Amino acid sequence: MENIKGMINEIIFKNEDNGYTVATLETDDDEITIVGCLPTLSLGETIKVTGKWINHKIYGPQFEVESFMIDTPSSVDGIIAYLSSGMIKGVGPKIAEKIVQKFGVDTINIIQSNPDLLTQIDGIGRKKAEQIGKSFEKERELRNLIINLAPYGIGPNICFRIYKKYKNNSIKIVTENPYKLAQDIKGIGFKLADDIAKKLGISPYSKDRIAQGIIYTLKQSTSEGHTFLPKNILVNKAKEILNIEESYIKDEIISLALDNQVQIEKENVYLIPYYISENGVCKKIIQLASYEFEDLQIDIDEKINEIEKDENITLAQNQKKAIKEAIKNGVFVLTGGPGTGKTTTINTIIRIFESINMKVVLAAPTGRAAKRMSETTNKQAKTIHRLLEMGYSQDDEELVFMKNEDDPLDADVVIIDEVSMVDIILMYNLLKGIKLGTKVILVGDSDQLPSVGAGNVLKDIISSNIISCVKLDEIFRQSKESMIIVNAHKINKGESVLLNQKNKDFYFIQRTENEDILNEILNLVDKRIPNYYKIDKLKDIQILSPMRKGDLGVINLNNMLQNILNPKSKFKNEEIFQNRIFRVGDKVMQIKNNYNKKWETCDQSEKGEGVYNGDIGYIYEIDKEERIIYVIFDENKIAKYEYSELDELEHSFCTTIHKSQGSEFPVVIMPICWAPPMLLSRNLLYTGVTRAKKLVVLVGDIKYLDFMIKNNRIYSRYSNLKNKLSMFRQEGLID
Ligand SMILES: Nc1ncnc2c1ncn2[C@@H]1O[C@H](COP(=O)(O)OP(=O)(O)OP(=O)(O)O)[C@@H](O)[C@H]1O
Repeated sequence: MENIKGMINEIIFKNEDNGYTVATLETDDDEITIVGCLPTLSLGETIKVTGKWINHKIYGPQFEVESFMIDTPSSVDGIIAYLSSGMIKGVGPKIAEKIVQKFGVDTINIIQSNPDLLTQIDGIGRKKAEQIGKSFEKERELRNLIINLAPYGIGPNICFRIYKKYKNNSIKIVTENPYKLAQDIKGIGFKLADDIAKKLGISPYSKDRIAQGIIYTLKQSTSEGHTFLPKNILVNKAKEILNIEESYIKDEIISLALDNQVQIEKENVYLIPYYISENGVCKKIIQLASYEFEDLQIDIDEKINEIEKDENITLAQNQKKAIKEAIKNGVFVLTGGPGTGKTTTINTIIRIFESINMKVVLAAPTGRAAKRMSETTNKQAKTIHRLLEMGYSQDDEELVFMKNEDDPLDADVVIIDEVSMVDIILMYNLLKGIKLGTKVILVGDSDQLPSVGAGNVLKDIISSNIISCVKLDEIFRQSKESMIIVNAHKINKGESVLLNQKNKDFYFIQRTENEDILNEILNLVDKRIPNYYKIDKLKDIQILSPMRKGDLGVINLNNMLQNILNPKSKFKNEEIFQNRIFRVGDKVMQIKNNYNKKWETCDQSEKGEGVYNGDIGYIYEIDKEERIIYVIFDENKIAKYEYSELDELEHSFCTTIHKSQGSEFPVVIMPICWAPPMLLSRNLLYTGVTRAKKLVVLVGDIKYLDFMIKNNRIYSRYSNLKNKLSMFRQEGLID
């Protein structure tokens, strides 16, 4: 293989479909013809090509390119990206742009050989010019990386991660095996790696490509909730994205299994962490449940009587049964719909355990659910992540939990709320942090949507029938007053709901056309509801939609609602990011867990870390100069978002029902209209309706409401926890 460097002088031919290009390259001492897959080339670009000379029958000697690297960027974007990446103190995007405007593609040469010239730019003194020059020398590899990867749409943030991982081998790895990035670097998925590979001319049959395509397919399926895929389904799905013959995929699955990257179990293919978690959860649950406790020496009936007297309440038979089971067993599940007395039962259980000095610890999967649990129990509840003392591995990429089998939680009883939201990986980590002899009580509503992450944990545990479980189904008097609760139960049973009863809290407004539904929703939020109920239209009303796209999907509703609830104003800064306008005052939602996002209270009296998927906040300030958006969460916690982090935020005047899980709002408004049948499901409607505390207003066509109530088809997930639990128990496969 030979390397040649030069500038593209002419593009003689380019096949837009496969990127095959014939071009002339002006080198230091010659002009040569190069051929190969070079889809991203532009005139004037300096590139380094690797390949070999061939002699074409008609055209004579040509250089056949195996791979290439852009030496200076096709546009000046790369230079701007590097200069404004924050690497050089005092140089932000504005100065970067000025430099590039002045020196164009010569910028790099000037910075390297004559940085003094930078002083011609307003805002750059001799010292800063020197600093820029020095930083160029010092971080040569990183700079090259940022500049070279910009044309592929890879920004400086990801380049930093690549550099951190591979150091001075970065460019070599990126060009030789971009698929490695998909495996090692957060933020680079298979598609992006495949794109880079294509541009570098890597064969579609490359082993790395097939392997990463299979892993990508499995990762996709875990994000759809599956813990594994049956092999034939995996092959078909991978074929769709890899576009190659099945036999290559089948062979590579075997290779991956031999290489310990996937696990094949009875024709089911797992990514290793999911396999370990599914088996781990199963084993630990059985161990915890089979633990033989010493007699607690309490008269439970007497304790219950005492509490009933104190609280002036008569617990239902099922509640009493739940209390006894929770006290007796190593693992216990309490489930039931809204208003069925789960909290009352849990509070009694806590009181009994604490009366005999047992240490009870509470947690829930999200910050909001933990906050609610603290309020209803009057006892501190943490997120599961905090409980397990989450931190980061040395390279900052992986989450690690300080509480684990080596240093388990110091607790006699661990109670977890909203378990329907806990996925298999989190459940495994939680159980690893619990020692044998600690009692585990899992509480949740198994009819709600399952966890966002993979697995069907709560449902599988309940339906395995091997763990003690009580389902509360009686709606108590106070709850019966609420049509929200009554209707939620009706929906759950597939019965028609009671609508529009006077002075109640559950309304349906019939509209058939999407446009009318939309207008009615806008009118309700803007005028009717705030005027009548005297509430804050921005904070207290939440619009929930089953879907993202379409007239009544989240994206369109957010645009419309932004115009009404937070219109453009010369007093409010705004910034456009990926076609969305972020404006001071906007209601926004964090859309992924960011455990180390720092926040500080307004008066700076308290600081902390962690903003979680589903947390809702408001844009407080936009600093255009520093390119930072400040968002205020929970009334007084302010978190800072660089513009490059804005993909973590979404407008949330309206959110999907999925994202609303674990939250509650005073008022919920939902459009009821045509959508793909998998989105018109009973448990989606049920989850949406049960988010409301004071008022539900459904707007749309009653026929779709009926359809949703009847549509009990739950889109099943591939999960083997239920079967494994039954099997492990029967076959006694515990060490
Ligand atoms: N045995 C009982 N007798 C009378 N009222 C009860 C009883 N148990 C609970 N309640 C009341 O019913 C209402 C709902 O109870 P609780 O909050 O415990 O239910 P929940 O299942 O936790 O509800 P949600 O899921 O909606 O939070 C409360 O007002 C509670 O005081």
